[in-house]
Amino acid sequence: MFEKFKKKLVEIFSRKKIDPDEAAEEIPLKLIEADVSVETAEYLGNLVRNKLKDRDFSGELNDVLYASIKEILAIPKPDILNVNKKPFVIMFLGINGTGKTTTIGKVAKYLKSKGKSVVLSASDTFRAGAIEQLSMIGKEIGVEVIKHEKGSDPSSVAFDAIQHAKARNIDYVLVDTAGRMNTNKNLMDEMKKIKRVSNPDITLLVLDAVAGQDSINQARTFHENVGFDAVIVTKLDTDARGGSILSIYHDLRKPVLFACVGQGLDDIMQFDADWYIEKLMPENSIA
Ligand SMILES: Nc1nc2c(ncn2[C@@H]2O[C@H](COP(=O)(O)OP(=O)(O)OP(=O)(O)O)[C@@H](O)[C@H]2O)c(=O)[nH]1
Repeated sequence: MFEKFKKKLVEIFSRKKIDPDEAAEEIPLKLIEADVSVETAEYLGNLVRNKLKDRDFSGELNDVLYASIKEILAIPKPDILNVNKKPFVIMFLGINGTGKTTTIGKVAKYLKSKGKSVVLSASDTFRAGAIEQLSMIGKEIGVEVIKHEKGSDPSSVAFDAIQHAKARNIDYVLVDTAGRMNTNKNLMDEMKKIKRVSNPDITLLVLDAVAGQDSINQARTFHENVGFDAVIVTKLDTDARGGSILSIYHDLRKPVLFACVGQGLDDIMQFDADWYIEKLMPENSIA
């Protein structure tokens, strides 16, 4: 995982001694090639420089880098399990192909495994295929899917799903939404309307780790137009460089709630900062 990122770090670690100012200059240059944004890479470079210069911090470069990345990842994650509202409504955002529909299935299965009841709202009414895909996932995990016809109002599907959950005392409503392009104004207006009608307790943005810097641009558009609380990063099992996760934390000030590591409905894990940093760092650099 994250081979390219690791390779970049090895290029720095292979040097016997590193001057703090050199590190501050070199680290950003390497990390930008591993999908970290310029802003985040420079910030990280400065954190490393300050720590290396700090007499009280007696670590090696790898300890300093570990601690600096950990500092960036220190934003608390929302807890979606211990909630005191019923139904708890989760709205999912993301452009086509990021893995949004599959991710909803994974989250639904995860919640079910914790003893929670779930209903899915097929509010991507733009594509008939999306309604079908969600219905198949619902069937596979034994969760009901509320759906209308293709082309119908996505907000009214969400409204019906919430009414359904209220009537049956269901714990969670997971609202799928359309993707298309994040630059599409109609899409953003549609998302705003679904948000207004369903009044979600939390809104999660699904980002594909392979998209790298582009995923940060997508996130900015969703942030400015619709707003979201946390991110789910998908496809970390592929050859994604992984650096965009740092930019999500630093540039957007949003936490990553889950990491998805495969196409199966069980391939989801709670995002853990230490797991991520250990995967990023070259093997022989971790004590
Ligand atoms: N390797 C890998 N593939 C994933 C992951 N998550 C989703 N996928 C795949 O990505 C593709 C797109 O996933 P969908 O769930 O259809 O994506 P979507 O964002 O809902 O896209 P639309 O249905 O086109 O709106 C599918 O082939 C999924 O199996 C993941 O974590 N790892």
